[in-house]
Amino acid sequence: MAWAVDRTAVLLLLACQAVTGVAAAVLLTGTAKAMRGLLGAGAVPERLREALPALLVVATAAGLGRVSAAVASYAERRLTPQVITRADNGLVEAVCRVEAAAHAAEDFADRQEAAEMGVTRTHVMITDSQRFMSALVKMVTACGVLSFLHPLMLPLLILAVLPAGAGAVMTARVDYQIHYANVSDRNVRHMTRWWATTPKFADEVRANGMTSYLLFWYRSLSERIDRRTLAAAPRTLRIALAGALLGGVFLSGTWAGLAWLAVTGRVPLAVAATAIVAVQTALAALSKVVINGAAVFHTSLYLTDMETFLNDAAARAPRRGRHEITAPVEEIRLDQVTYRYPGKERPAVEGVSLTLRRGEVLAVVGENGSGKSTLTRLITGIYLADKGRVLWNGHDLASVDPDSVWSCTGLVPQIFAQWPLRVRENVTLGQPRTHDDVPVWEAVDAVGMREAVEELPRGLDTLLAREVFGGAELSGGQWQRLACSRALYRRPPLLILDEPTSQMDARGERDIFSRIKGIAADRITIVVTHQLENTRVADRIIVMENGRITEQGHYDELSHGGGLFAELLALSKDR
Ligand SMILES: Nc1ncnc2c1ncn2[C@@H]1O[C@H](COP(=O)(O)OP(=O)(O)OP(=O)(O)O)[C@@H](O)[C@H]1O
Repeated sequence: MAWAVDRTAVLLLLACQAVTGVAAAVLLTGTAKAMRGLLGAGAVPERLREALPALLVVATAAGLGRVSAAVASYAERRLTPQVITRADNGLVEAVCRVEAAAHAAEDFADRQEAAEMGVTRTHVMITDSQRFMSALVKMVTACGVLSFLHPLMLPLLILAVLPAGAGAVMTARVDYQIHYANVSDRNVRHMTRWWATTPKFADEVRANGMTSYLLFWYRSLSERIDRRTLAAAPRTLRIALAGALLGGVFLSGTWAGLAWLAVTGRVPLAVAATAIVAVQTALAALSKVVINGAAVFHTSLYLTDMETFLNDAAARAPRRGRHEITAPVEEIRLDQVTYRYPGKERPAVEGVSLTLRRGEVLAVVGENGSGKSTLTRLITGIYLADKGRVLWNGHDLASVDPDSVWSCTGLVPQIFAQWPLRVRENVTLGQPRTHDDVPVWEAVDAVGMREAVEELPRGLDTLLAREVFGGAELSGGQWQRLACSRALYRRPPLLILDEPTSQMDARGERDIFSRIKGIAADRITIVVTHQLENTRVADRIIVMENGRITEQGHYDELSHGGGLFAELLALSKDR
């Protein structure tokens, strides 16, 4: 990722590591030379003079090491934000681009949460790998010098830090296991937090006495997460203690070995003095290699989750074909369409065949859960049919570029977004930016919102993001009108309104339906509604039961047909 975002910074970083390594090697050999001079025979000023060139080399190497460390830190700072942004954008884009059906797949949300951790950890990865690399370079040079001084020193030193290294890797594994075991609970806790604290549902939460319940769950989830984390503490303590004990024994062995070499005259005193510096340097570098290596390993576990998720998301991205749908859409035909949600036993839509032609208004009615909204998702290609085909102008949606389909649709879903944007963007979102307000006002007029918008402090420029940035707030019905105006503004060849007037007053409802009728000639219009009186505007009504179409016809036919429609109509009049 780093190579892809900023090659110069990566090369700079690598060059700095090389310079640091060379500087460390020069520093140690220079120290060895200086020691020989300083600890040799003769008067002190003489010895100093003799050691001076080596000391100057040591000072220059130290300076060079510092400068290259500073430049490396600059390169790291340049890389980090870019890599984080790339990882973060990659994840958001991957989630936005998958087939909508992927979200219904088991585990998807948990794996997404795990991948989020990978993004958060990306910045640590760069710092840790930078530190790991520089420690490694220093260690290699120090160890090289050390084994040059005496071959026995290096194996002893490695033994001294090995237990700590193994311990750090084992601890990283334990941490990751705990993290993974907590993924689901963290996800639910995150959602509970949002539901409990968002002002959007504050009325419902407070007036229905849900606060204590939500807080109880939030606390319980936190406690469960903590319990798992705390349960791992004794394990990590045992690992740390065993590491420290073994490391301590081997380290004592190293120092004892060095003392023995010096006392028995196997190495001269000057070399022993250099060896002390080299051991200290190598030990510090080795510890850093171990600590940062374990950190890199730890982070790589999370990054692997991220990578696995991104690969999975890429595999779930739509691969439908290149054919593009263009307006006008003369006909949409469903041929024996069946769709079952993952994990469900029964299909939500089963064996539906239907032909819609330009200029037609179709009303879809049926009891809750009968498959109406799922049918609209299949018609718009948000979901692809498991069996059967949905054909737009004769082209199967399974082989059509979905963006071209969605450029021809306008959808008001049952649960619509209240965008924290200006009124204007709430109408035009999804369409090219415009400075022409005439069509925006037309869409606002079409849903009877002109007066309400004109009364807002800044008209179309009023920000509707009270919770975040301030601005105005609309009523539920006004938001719904705005959602309708958004779909109408698109002037789509296929207009779908899923219970578009459920929050509107009678005038709003009448305005919308007369508008739908008024613009119906140019498009295919589908209205899903429980207000059966509204289906009078439709050229055809289909009644859905258990995912199937069980009746169809005009309002007058169905209201006297003795079927489910007539029954529901009678019930609504009987209320
Ligand atoms: N995202 C989903 N994941 C799993 N099952 C779903 C999903 N959405 C809907 N279903 C199921 O599919 C069936 C049909 O749901 P759908 O939303 O299409 O019904 P509907 O007729 O629009 O209902 P309503 O009148 O309540 O809006 C239901 O059994 C529902 O539980």
